[in-house]
Amino acid sequence: MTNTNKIQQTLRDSKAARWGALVLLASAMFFGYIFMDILSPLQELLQIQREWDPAAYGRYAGSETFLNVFVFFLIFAGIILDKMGVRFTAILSGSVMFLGAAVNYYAVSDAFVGSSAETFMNNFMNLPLSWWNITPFFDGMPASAKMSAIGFMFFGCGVEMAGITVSRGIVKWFKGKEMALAMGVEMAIARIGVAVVVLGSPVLASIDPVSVSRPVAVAVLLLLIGLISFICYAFMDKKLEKQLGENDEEKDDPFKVSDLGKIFSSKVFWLVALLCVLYYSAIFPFQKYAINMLQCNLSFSAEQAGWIFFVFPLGAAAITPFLGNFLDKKGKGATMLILGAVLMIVCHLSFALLLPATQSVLVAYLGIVLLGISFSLVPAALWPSVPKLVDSRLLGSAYAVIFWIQNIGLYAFPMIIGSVIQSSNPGVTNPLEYNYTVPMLVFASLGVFALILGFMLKAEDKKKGYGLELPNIKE
Ligand SMILES: C[C@H](N)C(=O)N[C@@H](CCCCN)C(=O)O
Repeated sequence: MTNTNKIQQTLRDSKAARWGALVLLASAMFFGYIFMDILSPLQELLQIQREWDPAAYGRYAGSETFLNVFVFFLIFAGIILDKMGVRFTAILSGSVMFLGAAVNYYAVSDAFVGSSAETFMNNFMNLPLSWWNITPFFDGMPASAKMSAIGFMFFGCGVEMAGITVSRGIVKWFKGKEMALAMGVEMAIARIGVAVVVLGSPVLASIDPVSVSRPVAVAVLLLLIGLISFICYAFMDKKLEKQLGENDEEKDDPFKVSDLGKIFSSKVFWLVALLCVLYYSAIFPFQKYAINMLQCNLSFSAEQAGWIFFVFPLGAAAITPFLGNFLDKKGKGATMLILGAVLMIVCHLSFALLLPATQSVLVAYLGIVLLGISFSLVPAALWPSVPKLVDSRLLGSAYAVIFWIQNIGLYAFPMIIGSVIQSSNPGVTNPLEYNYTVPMLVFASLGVFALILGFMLKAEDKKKGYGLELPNIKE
């Protein structure tokens, strides 16, 4: 057998094997996305059963990115990924997700009420809410919210580490094949997780006796299944690596921490990272305010507004794999990023100016549909483009640095938008009477900056020939 034949006959050349690997990786991510939002629809119940006021809930939700952003955990995660490989990091991230989630469950369970842990947490980190406002704990925060925040912080490290590991794993199995399609399918499955949890979590909680901890318990069990999926993946990964053997270029030139300088000094890398933070800061933080924004403009109940918003993750889930497939076969990655930014600007401008003027449900649906298409175009093009820009030895770290920069935006923008809502609505105390024009213009302006970066990226690609506009699969 020639050397070339030997390379061709690895596990990744079997369609069933590589898609099997994807199912294992995507399942773990799916369960991670479910846990991420498991308490989002239960804020009222948390207030009734566990005395979490909106400030306590806000601190809990913000704790997810805390260690990643302020303790640079994501940067370490990238180094671990590049040094130790996909299977080690997958199992590590699955375990961290599971353990963090288990702590979170304990904190909201009945077992925590009256326990010595509750007494301890009551006296733990009673910090004043200082102006720089980054502390996940504050004086007077319920003990269960503090303990949940600790669990959620670790879960946040695990889920973001899993995110970069899964992307790295997909590149390992699909490079030169249906890579963008595989990433699109993985993200579509994750979006379905978000849709499932919005509807499923309140249903599980409302089974008699009503319990806020029941959905969390189910989500923790699902994370255990996710960890098992990662362990099964590790066996496949080990077999693939054995087959790749001495043909693996990365073995001859292993990752060194000093190589990180190559990432930080690359102009094209910064264009992608900044585009990512600007774009995602106008998506995930918008999600947190979208229901209230629709309620204020349409005088709808939260349920009615929720049904309009529901189209967004489901629409994105339906379209992303097709766009991934398009990218694999036809290319046009940079153009897709530009188009995605344009659609986002149109959507946010229509929510800023047209929706308050018309109060039309049709305008709301059209805006959400445009945003769903945008949220398919940009992720479908962005993540599969990174391997074209960065040396494969540094890919884990490159994804990690992009996630880290993105996490700074995801941490800051919910707070920035909260302040903008307050300052642009002086004297308004009823949360159903806010005018969202200025906050939506802020989101639209993020889209404008993302668009400028998209053009710069396309120009840089044309100049340096990174191949962003070329297909992934060579005929
Ligand atoms: C929030 C997270 N850091 C993120 O960026 N998620 C992306 C998917 C990244 C690819 C994961 N394998 C998203 O669009 O949800």
